[in-house]
Amino acid sequence: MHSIISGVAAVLAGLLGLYFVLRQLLLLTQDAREPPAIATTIPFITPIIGMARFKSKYTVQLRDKHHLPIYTLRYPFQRMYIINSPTLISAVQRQTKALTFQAIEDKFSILITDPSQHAKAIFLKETEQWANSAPGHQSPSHILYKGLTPGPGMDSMNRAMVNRLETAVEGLASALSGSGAKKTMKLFAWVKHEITMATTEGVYGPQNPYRDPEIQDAFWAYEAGLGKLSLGVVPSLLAREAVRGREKVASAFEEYFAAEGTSSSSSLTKGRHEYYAARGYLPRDISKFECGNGIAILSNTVPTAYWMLFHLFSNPSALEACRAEIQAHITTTAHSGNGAGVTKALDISALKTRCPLLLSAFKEAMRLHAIGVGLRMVMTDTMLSNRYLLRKGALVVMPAIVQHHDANIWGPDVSSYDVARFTTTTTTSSSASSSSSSSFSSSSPPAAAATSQQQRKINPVSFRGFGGGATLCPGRHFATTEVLVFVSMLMLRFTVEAVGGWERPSTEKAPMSAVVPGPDSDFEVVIKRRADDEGVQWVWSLSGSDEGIRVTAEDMEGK
Ligand code: HEM
Repeated sequence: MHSIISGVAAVLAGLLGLYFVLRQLLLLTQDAREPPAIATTIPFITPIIGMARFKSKYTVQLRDKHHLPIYTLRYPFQRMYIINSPTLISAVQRQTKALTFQAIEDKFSILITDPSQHAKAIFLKETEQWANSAPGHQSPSHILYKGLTPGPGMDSMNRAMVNRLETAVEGLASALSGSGAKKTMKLFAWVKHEITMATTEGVYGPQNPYRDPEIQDAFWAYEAGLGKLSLGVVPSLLAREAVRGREKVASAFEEYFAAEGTSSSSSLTKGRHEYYAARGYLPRDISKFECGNGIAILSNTVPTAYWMLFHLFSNPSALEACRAEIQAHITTTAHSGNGAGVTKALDISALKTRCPLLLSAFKEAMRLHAIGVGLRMVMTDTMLSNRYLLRKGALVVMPAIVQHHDANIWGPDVSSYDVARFTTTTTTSSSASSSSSSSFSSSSPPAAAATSQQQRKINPVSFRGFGGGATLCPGRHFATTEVLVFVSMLMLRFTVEAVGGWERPSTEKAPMSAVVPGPDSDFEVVIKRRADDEGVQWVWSLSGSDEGIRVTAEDMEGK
């Protein structure tokens, strides 16, 4: 008995000693000019437990507990600066060389695409050259995606994407002709298939490898294993399905490039292929990178389309208001004689620029569901806003969930879907001093901070659906057009009812790396054609889309 007690006492004394050593280590290595270190109850361990237990919600909890504009989380051998203040986010976004995403992106890309040593060497040389180039020089990822800038290239990519959506919706309408016709299907699975097809038709053209259902399945198996792949620990064992999926998709792309699929593809795919070929990458590596590109083009577009549909079809008044707004832009022509009926024509440009409620419905779905963490690596010791020391090697984290779920920004109804939210808010300049770090306001109760919807001024940086700064999503115009067109086609032509009622699925199973987590489970819906759609011929045109859609702070400021 005595020996047990002294054994326990020795263990406790050891733990206490370890605690004091770790605490001293933390205090001695934390510069007073750095953002304050929090969650230090068990030094270096508490943040690991917090993130593992609460995932992305952990940063919301820490914001509400400590009310800091920026703070440090200390992990073993890694420090993270988490930013709550929109003004400090703007300051980070201005530091494109000292605080960069490229280094993180390269590591992640290598882990998930597994290129050859030859490719890795070129890859890292490109990044190094960019890091040493003059400010304003485009990063490799920007050059790779320049085909996404609004203009003629994007227009034809949009057209191919819209054609495919039209074919899918027309097929559904024909199958649902006649009174009482209905179709029951799983909502998420269906959205996933249609958005995968429309996106990849736009990006890859008529030789699109994703036309093969096996390639679609292989890609989604790969995507589901990204978390395991990014650990880099024996992926052939721990992420077997993902590796198998990647190899299959890469082989399909090898055939695609060999058959000159780029001769009829989007300028995005042509440009990417030319970029890689000019730098001496091998065909297998280029094909693996193209598989990885599926993550950028599909992983967030699918859940975003799903959530917008979910919120509109589960909310009859929001649905009716959006439908009415679109209907005001439709031209109806009646026919007589044999082909009696009507033609309805809609210029898709109207959806992008003249339907503020529809755009608000889209952004509100993203506000509620996008939780991506904007990441930067600190390349050199940097003073942020002349106030906070950010140390070389640390990570800067700007969690969208913190901005999107702050009642002080959006008001007390922050957790609800308000279809008109983005029509009734005005925006301040993205670097407005009214929300400077010193006046960061998460300590004031929501009711006090909230003004009426009409008066609330939002710093546009607080909408993080597409990230911001140097890593602002270059695919946002394409993705926004696609989701708006898809949802509009469905709203105008069908009714959708959830079997068993509209109950919002949880998203707990999504990995922390998800920008827009999809639902944990799928459910069935019943689709019927609207009575006023019988006999209607639809014409979807796309005129003058040179102009992008004003979705993010940068779009509003014309950057
Ligand atoms: C609704 C759909 C989409 C959402 C929510 C979304 C979201 C985002 C976000 C949040 C980022 C910033 C990541 C960061 O800063 O850490 C990003 C980056 C990026 N997105 Fe998207 N995206 C979508 C669709 C697309 C599409 C369709 C494409 C391509 C056709 C695309 C291509 C990219 C690329 C290449 C980057 C990296 C930019 C860089 O590193 O400089 N995205 N996206």
